[in-house]
Amino acid sequence: MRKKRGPEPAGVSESERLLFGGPLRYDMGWNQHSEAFLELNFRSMVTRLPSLLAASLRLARQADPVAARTVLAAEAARGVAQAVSLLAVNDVLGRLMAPGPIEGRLREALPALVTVAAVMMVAALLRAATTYATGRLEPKVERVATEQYLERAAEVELSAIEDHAFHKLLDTAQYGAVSARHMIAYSARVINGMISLVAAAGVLTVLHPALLPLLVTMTLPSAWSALTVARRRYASFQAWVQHVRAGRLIAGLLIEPEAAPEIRVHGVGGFLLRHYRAMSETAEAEQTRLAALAARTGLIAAAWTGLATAATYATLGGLLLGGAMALSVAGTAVIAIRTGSQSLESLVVEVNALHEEALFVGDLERLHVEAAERTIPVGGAALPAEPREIRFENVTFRYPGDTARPALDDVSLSLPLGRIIALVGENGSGKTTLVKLLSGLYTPDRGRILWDGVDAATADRRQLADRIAMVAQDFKRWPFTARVNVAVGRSAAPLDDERVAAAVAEAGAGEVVADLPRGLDTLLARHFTGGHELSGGQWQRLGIARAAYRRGRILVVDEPTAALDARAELAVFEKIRALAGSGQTVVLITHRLASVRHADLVHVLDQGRLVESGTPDELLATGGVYAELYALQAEQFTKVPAPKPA
Ligand SMILES: Nc1ncnc2c1ncn2[C@@H]1O[C@H](COP(=O)(O)OP(=O)(O)OP(=O)(O)O)[C@@H](O)[C@H]1O
Repeated sequence: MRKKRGPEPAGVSESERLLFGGPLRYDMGWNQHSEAFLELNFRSMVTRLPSLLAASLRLARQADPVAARTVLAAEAARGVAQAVSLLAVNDVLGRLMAPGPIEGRLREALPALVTVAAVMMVAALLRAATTYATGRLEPKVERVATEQYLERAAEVELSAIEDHAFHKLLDTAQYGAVSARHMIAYSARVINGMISLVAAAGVLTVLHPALLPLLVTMTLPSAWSALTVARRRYASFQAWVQHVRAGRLIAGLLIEPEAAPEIRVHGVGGFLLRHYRAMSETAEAEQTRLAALAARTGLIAAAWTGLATAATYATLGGLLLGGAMALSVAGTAVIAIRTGSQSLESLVVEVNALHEEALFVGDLERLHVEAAERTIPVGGAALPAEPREIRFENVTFRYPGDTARPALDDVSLSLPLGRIIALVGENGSGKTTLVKLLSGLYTPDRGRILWDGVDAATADRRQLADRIAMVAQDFKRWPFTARVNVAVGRSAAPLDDERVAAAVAEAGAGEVVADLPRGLDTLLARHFTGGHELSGGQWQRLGIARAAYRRGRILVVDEPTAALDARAELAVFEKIRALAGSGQTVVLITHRLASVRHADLVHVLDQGRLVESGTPDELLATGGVYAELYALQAEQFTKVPAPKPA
């Protein structure tokens, strides 16, 4: 049965009503979140624990096998030492309480006393070994887990990164690495606790069989309480993770330099703060709910433990009174019960902590499984060395979760290599989507993309990406130096300064670099000391230089001149034409139709469909969409404004 949860994370909270006189007037669009991963119950916790424990041990072995073995061996030995020490104490008590003169009894007890002392020394040494090995292991485990997390994130398809469910998993799994680190110490203590508990339970069973169930009854309530609280905390975390992320995002917006001008001019600060407060208050309400539940659970558990403890000691008293147990045995039983219940209680606390951490490591494991299913495939058919044509055959593509029309609908077109091909169409007509499919970032839902005869869906994706150089509309402005911003175009190869200089010249970015305070070595991150910021147009030229540095066979440029002034725009198109002259294929997306004049072939898209194809002259002569858009733009320059009425 599903337990009732607290207030919905992004529902209308009391604070929202107070602050805004009703629900927040602006829906930020974060309210949707899928049902959390909640099949948690006591049984599933216990059954999942071994596999989660195994996962953490696997990580430990990968990180530092010697340290992992040391921790395991030392903790197991420490548990055995506790058992031996308990047996020795039993021996000491038995001998001390035996009849006879005290000197004789002390002498008799001496070997057992020496054993207790020796075992304590060994236990101290083992503890030191565990402390050292755990300390060595923990940071390595965290590093290995983080690396695996980042590797998985970098290897998945773009569609996975854009999928909100997968992103949520990325969000939660990021805590897995720190949890894996914590799990090492908890695992060590759990192993130790289990062995010492077995020792105490063994001794108790030997003393009297009735004592063992009593010990278990005494400790069960705290086990129940700890696990219940942990389960609630995790369930709440899962349901609230998106909310917390959104809160962090809002807080981040308030201090982000990019948002600063609008926050000040449009006065967005107060609006964001109100949202932040409303979100925080709903989150605080959830924390309060959890705290109240934890307090109630703790009280119930304490009452249950009290009753069980009273019953245990009453049984012990009964056994003594009835003559069923000797006083020395009862003494050992009290010690064994105390050690046993202490071990059991700390075991419960450690198992609980381990379980809580393991749940997060479980998210990391789940990420690994899901990422493996969504990883960019390795290998595949070889692409032709010198393809002549890339053909889209009846390609249909719809973005996941997008129920409206497909972004590309039954598109068939040809991209002859070594030419300039322009993609034209109104906003949202599917141009960017088409080049993303061309670059292998998405695969068609229907239809094929053929490189001569080879279907891109079966081709080696690394080879395909290798042939593409892209200046996307929103290309990344890396917070690195100008030199790295260019050379990152082919980061797998060692940085080549001559090639950087050539790329900068090719993209007409020489002036941009010359104006930088430290030339190519200028850090392009304003919010760092010594950092410098470029204008949109200057960035665009560096973006083109990056693509030139990459030297892919096909250069995809999406709106290359959107941020350029008229002179720079002309220069960039000159460069692009020159590139095409040297046999480079250019796929150009632009709304500046005057610049398309020099294209060899123009494809016109409208609402995801291909509506026209031909040379610019052919399209102008046909009088279709292209001619209409062209005329509209030309009119802006040629139309003489009508005189204003007097
Ligand atoms: N990542 C995405 N997820 C969901 N839908 C998307 C995504 N990217 C684009 N779309 C949708 O796909 C359609 C085509 O978008 P696309 O970016 O390909 O158009 P475009 O022709 O390049 O537009 P523009 O000229 O404005 O750049 C649009 O309706 C858009 O909303």
